[in-house]
Amino acid sequence: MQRPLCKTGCLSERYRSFTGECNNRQHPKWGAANTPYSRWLPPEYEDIRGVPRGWDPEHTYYNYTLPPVRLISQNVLYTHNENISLDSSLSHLLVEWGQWIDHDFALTPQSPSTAAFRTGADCTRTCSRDTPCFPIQILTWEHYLPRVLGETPTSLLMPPYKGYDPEIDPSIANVFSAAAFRFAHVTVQPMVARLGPGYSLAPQHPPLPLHHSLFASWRVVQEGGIDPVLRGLLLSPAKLQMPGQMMVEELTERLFQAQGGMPLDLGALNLQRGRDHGLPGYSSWRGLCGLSVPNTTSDLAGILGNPGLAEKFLLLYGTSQNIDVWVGAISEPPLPGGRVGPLLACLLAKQFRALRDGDRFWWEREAVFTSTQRAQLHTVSLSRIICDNTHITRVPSDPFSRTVSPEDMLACSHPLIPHLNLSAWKEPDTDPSCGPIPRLQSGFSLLCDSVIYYQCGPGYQLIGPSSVTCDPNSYQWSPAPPICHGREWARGVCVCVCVREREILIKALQSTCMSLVLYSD
Ligand code: HEM
Repeated sequence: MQRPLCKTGCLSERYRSFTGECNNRQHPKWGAANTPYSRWLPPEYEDIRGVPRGWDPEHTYYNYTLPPVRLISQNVLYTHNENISLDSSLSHLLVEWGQWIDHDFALTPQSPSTAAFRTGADCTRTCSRDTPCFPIQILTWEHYLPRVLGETPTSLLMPPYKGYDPEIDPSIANVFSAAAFRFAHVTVQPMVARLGPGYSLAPQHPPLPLHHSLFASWRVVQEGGIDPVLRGLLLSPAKLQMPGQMMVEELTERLFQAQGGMPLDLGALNLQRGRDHGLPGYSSWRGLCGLSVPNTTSDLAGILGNPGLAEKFLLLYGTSQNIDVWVGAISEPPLPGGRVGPLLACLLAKQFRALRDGDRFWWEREAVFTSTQRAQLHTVSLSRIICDNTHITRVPSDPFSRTVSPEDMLACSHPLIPHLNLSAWKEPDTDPSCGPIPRLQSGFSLLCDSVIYYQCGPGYQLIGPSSVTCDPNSYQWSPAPPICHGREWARGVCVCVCVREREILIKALQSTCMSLVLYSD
């Protein structure tokens, strides 16, 4: 794999790259997109070419053959849609938050397109100056994880931040994406609640069976926008993972059924995906985490707190060594205050800690934000983000906690839903030596050390240098700052708009305009 050349200078110290490359300067590919998953244990395949375990139904492991994944799903996971218990303290928004961040971490993009979704800008050139995704980091590490792992395990497994450690590889591990972070599949509700203003049931968009919602983004467009779905997530509880109530039949029997073709089984897919990735069995992962390794049925029954389930596993697999890690891990009873057992807590915390400590742009790192900025960032809440980006006017003070009644929602103007005060990010208007900072109309400028960087808005072209520096001898910005100019098309005629009027440039624009007129014909 080619080693990328990492830029130096102020911008590369301040902003992460679009691909994640060069986050770690010594290992520029660590944690970058389109790189292989890391392994915390050596892979176990059926042969040296990487055939998945269980491919040959006669092949034995520890003297037992592996059961077909669908059989495990039917025997261990299957849960009637109606036979579910509701989480008394967590909302379904927490579940969806997990899926959303997962697809940021694990869904390695394969698209050949490098165009930005909204602006169509070429991201290999322009999107690289992305600010660190600080609200996502805070919401995930401070609001989401303690609820999943439990407060005490979080403080033990994820001690307070000590600073960036360039020796830590933040790459996503196979076991995280192919097993551990899929834990929440067993907390997904079978119905998608959609609620109208006031959190009331809206007859025009009733609750949907989950399989009718998948790949049905047309419903968002034609059935009331995203607000009814968000209200549903805010007011619905998560499904509780209980013995005998694992994965709802919407996911094991009807996944993607509405798209035509054969319905899929998400439980079976998860199990098979683990085998595809050569993940060793349940016991090996317990060993990695320093947890007891079950040798007998009663050991396993003790760990799972469920003799019936332990017996079922041993009937299927013969030995706990062979239990596929995903199904073994989700079967452990949750730690106090959390929603996952000891093995998942270990694996999830190991990954999230690496993502935090191995990130040069982690929001708490001294060089990334000022203390005033960090204090402001701490006020960010998902409720505020929902208020600012939807037409929803009442939200819970804590959107990951279960809200029982719409009366418990607060108005978006409530002081408990504070606004993010961006004044802490305001750049100075003047430079001590060169005076006022020259700004762009229809464009952006950014001051980094003593250099101003310029970029034009979509549809505008930069005329002049892309950066200027304060010359310490002449006390002038050097070279002369640029301008942005845009073109508008009207009735087949090109009209050039000069944003800052400078004669020479207007002439230059006029000549560009002539060629554009010809082009339009
Ligand atoms: C509506 C609910 C959900 C559906 C329908 C769904 C469906 C799926 C499907 C079809 C896959 C690919 C399976 C495969 O072929 O291996 C997948 C992967 C995955 N899911 Fe879910 N999921 C849901 C919710 C969640 C949640 C709540 C989480 C976590 C909190 C999650 C975490 C993951 C992860 C980590 C992967 C692996 C992604 C990758 O490696 O690229 N999912 N999910």
